[in-house]
Amino acid sequence: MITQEADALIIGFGKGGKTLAPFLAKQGWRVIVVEQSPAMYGGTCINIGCIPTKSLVHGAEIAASRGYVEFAEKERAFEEAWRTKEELVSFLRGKNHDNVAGHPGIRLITGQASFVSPHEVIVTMQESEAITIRADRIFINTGAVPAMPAVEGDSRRLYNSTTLLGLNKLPRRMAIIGSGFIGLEFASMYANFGTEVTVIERGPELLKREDADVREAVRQALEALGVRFLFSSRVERIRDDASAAVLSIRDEAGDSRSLEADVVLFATGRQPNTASLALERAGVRVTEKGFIAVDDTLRTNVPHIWAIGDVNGGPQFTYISLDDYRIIRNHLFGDGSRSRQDRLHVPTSVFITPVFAKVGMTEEEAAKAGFRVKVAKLPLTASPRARILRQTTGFYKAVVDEETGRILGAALFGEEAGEIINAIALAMDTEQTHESLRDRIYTHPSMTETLNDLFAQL
Ligand SMILES: Cc1cc2nc3c(=O)[nH]c(=O)nc-3n(C[C@H](O)[C@H](O)[C@H](O)COP(=O)(O)OP(=O)(O)OC[C@H]3O[C@@H](n4cnc5c(N)ncnc54)[C@H](O)[C@@H]3O)c2cc1C
Ligand SMILES: NC(=O)c1ccc[n+]([C@@H]2O[C@H](COP(=O)([O-])OP(=O)(O)OC[C@H]3O[C@@H](n4cnc5c(N)ncnc54)[C@H](O)[C@@H]3O)[C@@H](O)[C@H]2O)c1
Repeated sequence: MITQEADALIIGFGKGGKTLAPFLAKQGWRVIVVEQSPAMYGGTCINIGCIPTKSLVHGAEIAASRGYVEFAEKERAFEEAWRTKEELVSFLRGKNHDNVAGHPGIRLITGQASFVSPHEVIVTMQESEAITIRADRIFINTGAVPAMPAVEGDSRRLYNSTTLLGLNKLPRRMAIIGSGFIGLEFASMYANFGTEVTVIERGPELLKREDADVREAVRQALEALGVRFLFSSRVERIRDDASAAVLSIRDEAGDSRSLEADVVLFATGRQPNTASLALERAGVRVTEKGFIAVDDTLRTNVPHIWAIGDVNGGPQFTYISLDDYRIIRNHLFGDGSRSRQDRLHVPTSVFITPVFAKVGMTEEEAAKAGFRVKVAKLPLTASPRARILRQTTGFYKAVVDEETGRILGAALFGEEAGEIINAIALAMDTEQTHESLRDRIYTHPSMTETLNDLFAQL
């Protein structure tokens, strides 16, 4: 068997790993990256995550704006958006491949890696003999995969986010199990394309960590798109009849109902992708939920092995995997000061129509934490930019500490929320007061200038 030697082995072509590889190569290290599938060069985000979904979300908003009536027209619009998504993904996958494979200091190997010992990994490949890699340092960046709860029955209409992205026909009826990030984004997107969407959530409401006014506004906006929600409900059985999947659903009160769908999407969370790694042969410990256990500098219990991205328990976002890279870089070549604990205010965005983005504490959380809270909330009907764009649904809301004037959190629901939230997170990280955002000069007409009026309310 062939044996390769490396200073650094990166298992998985994820965001953190693909950024770490050229950095280490530039330091003169011999770097090997192993990716199990040629369809995954660039990792989840590029191929089956952020990029294809947001491309379709955009395509769906264009389709909705055209006001199609006939289902055949909606189907054509979906197929056009689907092709555009495929082209974008294939372009980015190629670019990602070339950035790594074309780098003189990196060797990209396509095959599945499993540990043989703490310093050794075997890579099995489809068309050639397996190889062994011996590496001084190993970085595990294998991501996460959809978690599918066991549901009784047998249906050929079950999908997860990955398999659904491969379906190029618009379903008339879709059932989505789970109302987290993936459930809500797919619900909004397919409703915009013209699919009848029903979301079944075991919890009593969506976005359960948000304030009641925020939850209510998001639910209402999605319902206005045509999404139906069944909360406190569980799918007990799914079977196929001649033309549809039939879901048997039971709610908390014990009432049952049945629902027909052409497609059933499981959006019930993602679990660590470690099944093929044989971690026990390297002595790497995992948490109760199966994520690779790391300290705040992302080192596992085996000192020369690190874990980056979703596989270390997250949070599961591309920008967190990228920040994991920064922490590792800082410990290998910097002053060793970085840690997961120093991430101050991490913003998130759910790409529904319109976008919901948040950072920091909710009003309720801030009050519970003992702050004297002031709340600013501005409907987007007050924004000239939103009026120009004819996108006045939603509001910007911010929670401020009365004593210091510092911003404790924000929930932005509406046009450009996913952009403006980054400005608020920056203001929070740099400990600016709400007055400083209120009195800043912003371009006009822009959504950012909404912050002048939002904070003027206080
Ligand atoms: C539908 C969807 C939409 C999303 N949208 C967003 C979004 O809008 N914004 C956002 O920030 N995040 C989003 N996410 C989350 C984001 O995609 C992930 O957090 C991020 O991609 C995780 O990257 P990673 O670095 O952990 O590794 P990944 O990108 O998951 O890469 C892991 C790689 O390892 C490979 N691999 C696994 N096991 C082995 C092995 N044994 N040997 C070799 N290779 C292996 C896999 O094939 C894969 O390519 C979304 C996720 C999904 C599923
Ligand atoms: N825009 C973004 O940044 C973005 C987009 C998509 C995904 N992601 C990342 O991917 C992760 C995974 O997304 P996700 O939506 O799969 O997970 P999630 O954890 O966000 O949501 C899962 C939802 O499914 C519900 N659920 C679980 N089991 C159920 C069952 N049996 N019946 C009914 N409901 C059930 C849960 O109560 C929860 O509401 C996210 O947490 C996020 O980190 C991010």
